[in-house]
Amino acid sequence: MKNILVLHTGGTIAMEEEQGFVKQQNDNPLLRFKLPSNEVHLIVENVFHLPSPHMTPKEMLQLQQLIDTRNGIDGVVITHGTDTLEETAYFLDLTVQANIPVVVTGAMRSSNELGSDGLYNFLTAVKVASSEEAKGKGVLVVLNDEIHCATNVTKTHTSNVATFQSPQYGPIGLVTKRGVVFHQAILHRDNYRIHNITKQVLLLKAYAGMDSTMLEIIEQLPVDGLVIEAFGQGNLPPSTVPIIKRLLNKGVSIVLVSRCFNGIAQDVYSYEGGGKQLKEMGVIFTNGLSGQKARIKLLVALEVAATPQELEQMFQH
Ligand SMILES: NC(=O)C[C@H](N)C(=O)O
Repeated sequence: MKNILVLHTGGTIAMEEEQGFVKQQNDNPLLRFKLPSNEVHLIVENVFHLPSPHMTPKEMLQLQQLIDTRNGIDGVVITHGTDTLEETAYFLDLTVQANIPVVVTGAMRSSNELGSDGLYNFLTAVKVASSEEAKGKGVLVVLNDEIHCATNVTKTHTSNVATFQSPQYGPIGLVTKRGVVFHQAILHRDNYRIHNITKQVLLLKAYAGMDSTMLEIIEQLPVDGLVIEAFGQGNLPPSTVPIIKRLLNKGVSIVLVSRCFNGIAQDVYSYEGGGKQLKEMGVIFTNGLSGQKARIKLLVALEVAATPQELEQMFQH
């Protein structure tokens, strides 16, 4: 029999609708749920009772520590609000050391709504967490019968139950009536041992006509790292360049991703604010991560990297 640790953290999966509004409940409906089969033993803990916009890296670290200090478990299921689910999943993917399946799930419809997806998603998440094939694939996100890897998955729709997608690669597996099927290998995973989160990392998105206002404000703050979602292949407006230079000189680590969710950011353009200039100044280019995930990685990387070169290396795959 498999022992699956279930960590409930809150979110719509643990909420109810009342008079057109979705609200928190005192008792999580999933706590009353009994598995249809006795091949799996659930060890259930109500860790938090948070809507996921209230989730912070502090709670994410607490989840990592709960998983890594627990003995005798074969897999983990985390129930979570969907708004920031991808950030928690990616944080755990980067930091959990235990070599067991860790699956994050949630719901788009609350527990008393018609077509509620919570119980179903929970059940499929348990199936994946207890499957042998899920081992060694890092943290997985399971909703709507699809299995996604934490690095690529993102919430793409505000309310549709098929909201979780991996725009660059698609799902890596499916849950069917016959079982759990993986059809794609995981290409690469980063994993780091951390004990704390102590750094301040901000996220800024580029827009047409962006001037230096936001960067000037950031310059006044105690900031260790900044992720910028830049244009296209990795370009910014010229007005941002002098302050980016100053921030880099002050020792702020700046990571650039593209605000396009497909393709590669690189030093192609040589005009003022173009990728060539930014890269030469010391901005770290990275690929395959959204702004919010690059921010999670920079938070973790700043705890681990001993030198700026090491930090840059950590973003090179
Ligand atoms: N579907 C959901 O879970 C959304 C909710 N606002 C949350 O993230 O907690």
